[in-house]
Amino acid sequence: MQEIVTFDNVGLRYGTGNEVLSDISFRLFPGSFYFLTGASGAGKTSLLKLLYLAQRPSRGVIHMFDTDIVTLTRDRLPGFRRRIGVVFQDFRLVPHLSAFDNVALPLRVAGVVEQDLQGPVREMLDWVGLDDRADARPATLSGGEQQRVAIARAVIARPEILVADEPTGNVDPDMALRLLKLFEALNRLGTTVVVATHDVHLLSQVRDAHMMRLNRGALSDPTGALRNPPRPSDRDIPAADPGGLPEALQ
Ligand SMILES: Nc1ncnc2c1ncn2[C@@H]1O[C@H](COP(=O)(O)OP(=O)(O)OP(=O)(O)O)[C@@H](O)[C@H]1O
Repeated sequence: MQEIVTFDNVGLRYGTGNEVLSDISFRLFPGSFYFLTGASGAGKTSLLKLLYLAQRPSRGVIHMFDTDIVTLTRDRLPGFRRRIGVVFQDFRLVPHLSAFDNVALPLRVAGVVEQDLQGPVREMLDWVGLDDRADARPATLSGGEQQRVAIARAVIARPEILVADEPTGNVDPDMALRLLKLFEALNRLGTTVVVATHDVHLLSQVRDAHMMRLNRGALSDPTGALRNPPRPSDRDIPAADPGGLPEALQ
């Protein structure tokens, strides 16, 4: 199976500080689901930043979509970023746009015409329990509501890679499971999903998810999935009942 992301001996330091990530090597395979765990300060957000191309490594080689990311010219970055959905730890919603318009953003960027995006956006907002908050600006939403808008925005255009940083940190356990279902639905459609989380309960909820663990900037691979890529048959999960999922993810 051809990997979608490859890290070889990657290191990251901020400015002139010590390396916060050292000798990071792994492969991510299309359509696989990864959890990234580790103590606070271990480097999870930093690793995700490399994955969603917000940081360049200080050393090492990163390939993504068959391209050497380290030498990618700036003008090609936006095109690559559009293929990656991101749920930021601090949400990063566009403050002057409504919840509806934040969720619609990736579809508009992809050129979907207005009449075609109304239905999917409404349905996605409904699914994350925000149908009655579609017109609200982010500043008037709670932390958990903003997080749900951020997740709806990240998944709606079916990115090739989804990167989510503590995506259930602000919601109750029932909503966390519901949001995880969105990630699984997207994953079943072929998206490679990487979720950083402290929530040990979540880890047991996704069958065939692989663990990446960071300890003070070094990566370990408790399930062995990074060394021994999952075979296609490992992903031979009976299709979950798509009923109830937003149509954009069926
Ligand atoms: N912009 C920055 N400049 C300098 N140091 C940074 C920067 N961002 C993170 N660090 C440092 O890098 C290390 C890893 O931080 P990172 O945010 O990646 O950890 P984390 O595992 O995501 O933590 P948490 O679970 O608390 O979010 C920490 O020591 C942190 O202080």
